[in-house]
Amino acid sequence: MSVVVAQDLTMTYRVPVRAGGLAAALASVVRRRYRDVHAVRRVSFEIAPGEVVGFIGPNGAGKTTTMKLLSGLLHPTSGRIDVLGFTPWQRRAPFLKGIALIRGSQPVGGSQELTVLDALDYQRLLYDVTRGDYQQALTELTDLLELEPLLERQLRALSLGEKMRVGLALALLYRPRVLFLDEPTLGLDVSATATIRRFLATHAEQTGATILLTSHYMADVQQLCERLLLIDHGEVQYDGSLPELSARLSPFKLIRVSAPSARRDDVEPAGEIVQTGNGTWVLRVPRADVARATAALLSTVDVADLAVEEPALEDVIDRAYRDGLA
Ligand SMILES: Nc1ncnc2c1ncn2[C@@H]1O[C@H](COP(=O)(O)OP(=O)(O)OP(=O)(O)O)[C@@H](O)[C@H]1O
Repeated sequence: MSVVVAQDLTMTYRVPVRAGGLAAALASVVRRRYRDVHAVRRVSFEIAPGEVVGFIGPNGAGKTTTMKLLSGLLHPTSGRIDVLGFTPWQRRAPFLKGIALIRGSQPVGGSQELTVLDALDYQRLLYDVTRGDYQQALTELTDLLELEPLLERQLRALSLGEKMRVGLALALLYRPRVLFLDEPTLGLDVSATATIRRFLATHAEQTGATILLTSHYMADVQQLCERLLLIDHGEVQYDGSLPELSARLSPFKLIRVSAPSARRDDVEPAGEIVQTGNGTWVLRVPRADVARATAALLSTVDVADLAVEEPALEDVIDRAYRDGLA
């Protein structure tokens, strides 16, 4: 039984077209012209309870639009959506209590004059959380998100990383079962990013929440998601695991060999040298050839260490965005 179902989901925005210049501006007042932007086209997928799915694609691919459709902020042009048994755009109370949309670009909405504690208390009232559940959730979230020093501070005075932590606490206070996370690490420094990733991994594991996550940082996806949905030009291009995508897009693996006494001529026959220095060599080898190349290296050079690696995910995804998956 899936908790999220999108079937032939389509969203077309109608945008006014205006030519430059005063005459054209005046003419457009009398006779408006429009054009269609096909943001999402016949997108279909299902997500099972407890799955953590990475939703990736280049700028303008349709990720945010899909997230807004799934969380009921937009009404689709056509197609069917079912989240926790509800039709999102109807925005029924039990649906709203079952999901959260968290956007890295806008982690905390509402009045920025409130203190963090006041905002959390206000959220308790909005979502009708009992005092007992509130106290328990607050204690857990304060601990996991290190909120203690922030509780008495005003929202407007928080840094971006602090806002994201508070945004997560506000969203999770009512314990939604489905999370739509749109760029949760956007603009954060290395340590804030690591905190958010750690928190999300722990949260998913402890609560079994279902998560759909967009990010332009492949490390987010790599560390958190077992399954990837790749969307481009509004259409799903790939739905599957990361290693499968890697294998499909990159027919090579990398062999990293540490052999301080070896010379270039000893190593070169095993594969194409793509990096060298400090007695370490990185060779690019066709996948089917890895066993042969490894055996050849071990028999011909004095190997101190050897590792077979997948190519960097960033490179694989960049290729998928540029050249497609055909
Ligand atoms: N309110 C809107 N009105 C008109 N067109 C829109 C609107 N919102 C998005 N679009 C267009 O729809 C397409 C998909 O945009 P969307 O924001 O869903 O992409 P995205 O994958 O989230 O991109 P990014 O990674 O840059 O955030 C783009 O061409 C965008 O310009």
